[in-house]
Amino acid sequence: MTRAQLFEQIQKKQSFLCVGLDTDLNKIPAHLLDTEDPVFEFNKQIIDATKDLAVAYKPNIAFYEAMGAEGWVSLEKTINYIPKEIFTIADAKRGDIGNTSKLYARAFFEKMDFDSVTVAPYMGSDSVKPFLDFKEKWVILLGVTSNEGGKDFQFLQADGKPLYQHVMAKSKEWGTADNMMYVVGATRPEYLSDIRKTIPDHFLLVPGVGAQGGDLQEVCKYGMNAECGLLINSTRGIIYASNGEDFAEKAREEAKKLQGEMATLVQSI
Ligand SMILES: O=c1ccn([C@@H]2O[C@H](COP(=O)(O)O)[C@@H](O)[C@H]2O)c(=O)[nH]1
Repeated sequence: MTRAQLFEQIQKKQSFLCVGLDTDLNKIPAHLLDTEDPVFEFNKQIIDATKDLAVAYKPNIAFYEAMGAEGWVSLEKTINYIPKEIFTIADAKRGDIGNTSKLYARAFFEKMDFDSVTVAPYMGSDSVKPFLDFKEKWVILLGVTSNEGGKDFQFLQADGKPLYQHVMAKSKEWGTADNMMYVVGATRPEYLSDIRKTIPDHFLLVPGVGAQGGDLQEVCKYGMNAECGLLINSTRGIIYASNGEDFAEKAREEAKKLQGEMATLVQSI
């Protein structure tokens, strides 16, 4: 998917919501456990209930890998079920020496037709570039993460700048704002002004709204750009809003609340 197509979806749906699909057999409603593929059945109903409100879906690959071969089947069915105009993110946090990264990229971009994959920047340019060789596919590089431990390394000062700034300034040379995005946690909105000085045009994938307590308005105040520039993710706050038979309906209600706030923000661009 191109950046123009993504922005078109944002304008059409008045939304920059990314729904996380971290589907856990221990958390999904009991009545689904008797179905042939409970994970896919859950995802299918969540997608049906939110696809007019979301511009992106983000399965976290850990939840599928942990189930072994069965999990990969559920993931593949899920990715094939998501309407093609909706941006898809394999939240896999991959990256390795070049020839290995190339195979990670093939797994997510060719075997499964994801639009993007999250990549850890720690191994540097040759670990990231193989993902950038795929046309109309995206790398989403970890920038400032939402977790507490993110500060162990990401804010260490070197040459008068925090490490995450070095990562962004250097890595943006490897691709363009048409094939790279960055993860910036909603729990750290205070860094967004500085981040926008380094990467004014790139889209940011922002997890941490909802269960982690991040604030949508704060993120948008400092993080939006002329093409919106944000994909705001909420996972548990939406998909586990209820674990009863009404789970899809409740998920829709939560997604609708966020989309309603986003509509006002999109109109202000
Ligand atoms: O910095 C990061 C990077 C990735 N994540 C992932 O996003 C979702 C957040 O889920 P919630 O339930 O909305 O908290 C999850 O898959 C994380 O692994 C992140 O939270 N922070």
